Amino acid sequence: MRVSRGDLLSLLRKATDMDQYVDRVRGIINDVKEHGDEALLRLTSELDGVKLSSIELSQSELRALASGIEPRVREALDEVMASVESFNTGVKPRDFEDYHRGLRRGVKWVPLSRVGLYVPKGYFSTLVMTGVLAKVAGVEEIIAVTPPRRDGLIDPEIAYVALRLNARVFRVGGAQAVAALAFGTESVPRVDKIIGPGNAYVQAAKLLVSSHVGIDGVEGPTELVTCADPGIKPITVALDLAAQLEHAGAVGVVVTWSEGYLTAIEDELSKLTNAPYFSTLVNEPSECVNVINEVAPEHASIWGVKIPIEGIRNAGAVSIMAPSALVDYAAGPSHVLPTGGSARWRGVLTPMDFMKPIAYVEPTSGDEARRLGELGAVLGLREGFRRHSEALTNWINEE
Ligand SMILES: NC(=O)c1ccc[n+]([C@@H]2O[C@H](COP(=O)([O-])OP(=O)(O)OC[C@H]3O[C@@H](n4cnc5c(N)ncnc54)[C@H](O)[C@@H]3O)[C@@H](O)[C@H]2O)c1
Ligand SMILES: N[C@H](CO)Cc1c[nH]c[nH+]1
Ligand SMILES: [Zn+2]
Repeated sequence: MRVSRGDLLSLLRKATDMDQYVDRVRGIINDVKEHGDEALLRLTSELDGVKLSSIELSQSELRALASGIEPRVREALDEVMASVESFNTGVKPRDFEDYHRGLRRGVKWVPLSRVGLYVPKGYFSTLVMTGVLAKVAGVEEIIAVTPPRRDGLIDPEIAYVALRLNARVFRVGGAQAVAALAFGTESVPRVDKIIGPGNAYVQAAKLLVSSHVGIDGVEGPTELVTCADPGIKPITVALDLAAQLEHAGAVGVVVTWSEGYLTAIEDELSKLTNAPYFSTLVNEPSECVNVINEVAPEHASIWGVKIPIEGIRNAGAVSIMAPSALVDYAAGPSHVLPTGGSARWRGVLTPMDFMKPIAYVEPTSGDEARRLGELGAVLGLREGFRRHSEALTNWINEE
């Protein structure tokens, strides 16, 4: 749909609003909290049409499933896992320590103990884009949840990647899986943090349980804003957008500054997809960056050299002269990316999401450190915390 730049944002925010799912999801969460595995099995039957006798897949079941993976897919997964691992090892946060006025002080990055990974139905690549980061971070226990297929099983690729990551796999999805990870059931262990993309039910559930368990952020239905210079073949841009429009509930925007060129891209898109998307005209290349920063999309792709990409501040991942599908599968950065405008305050998933910084301080030179104690005592008194002040004053005066 051709829209003005002014109408674009309000139309997009309506498309990604999760409020309509909250009541339904709250009911599911309470059901799982109260009935545990029985609720998981009943909801999986109702919502996924699958009657399961058990929720967790054993190691031997995973090995049997993984044996069905196509060799060329296995080889592709091995290479992609190496690409994702090497990139995220570089991105992993480093400990910090310095000495300041008689104090040794630092931050130590500690991996979380047990993390729950939500792998959307049919997205085995998401287990790579979350599980490899958990491994890089040093997470001790990786728990993966994913909706079962109609036959009650899971894709061999999920089993293969899970075995490589030493992850446990539970055949449950949706808000019920999130509730199980947040509160634990007879089968599903409670985790410290839930990480992973999924549909609006999954993301609404993460938000609703986020006072009981850590969550990464909101990574809901896919979004792409693609900006193109009329010098790029229309089919190239159209395929980039059509790819992301394959995702359930995806939001797509194509932006350029030439009417004829935009029409040519729209013509190509009409042959590739029936999915709705927005197209909008700007006056000149730098305005493309303004549209991206206003929309704050999950994915942004830039086709051409006239668009000043250094100005992009709000986007999960930016693909430059490459389709956004390259990030989805193989480039190295995780494809778990912020949606619903949350790219204004959050970015691509990294090993930092699987770790936490613990600060520490230790006096090394009493005289110098005592001066910092004096400063604290003054401020504590002024703030009305007399014992804070006394604790510091006492420490200063100790021999
Ligand atoms: N932002 C990102 O980083 C990212 C990455 C990968 C995928 N995604 C998105 O993840 C989404 C995957 O969605 P999906 O639906 O295919 O799989 P999903 O696994 O997220 O959700 C499927 C589950 O939703 C539950 N469900 C379905 N209908 C329901 C209803 N009416 N009431 C309650 N629960 C219901 C079912 O339990 C089902 O198992 C896509 O929109 C895709 O774009 C986003
Ligand atoms: N584009 C999706 C993120 O929104 C990731 C993905 C997985 N498989 C294919 N694409
Ligand atoms: Zn994709």
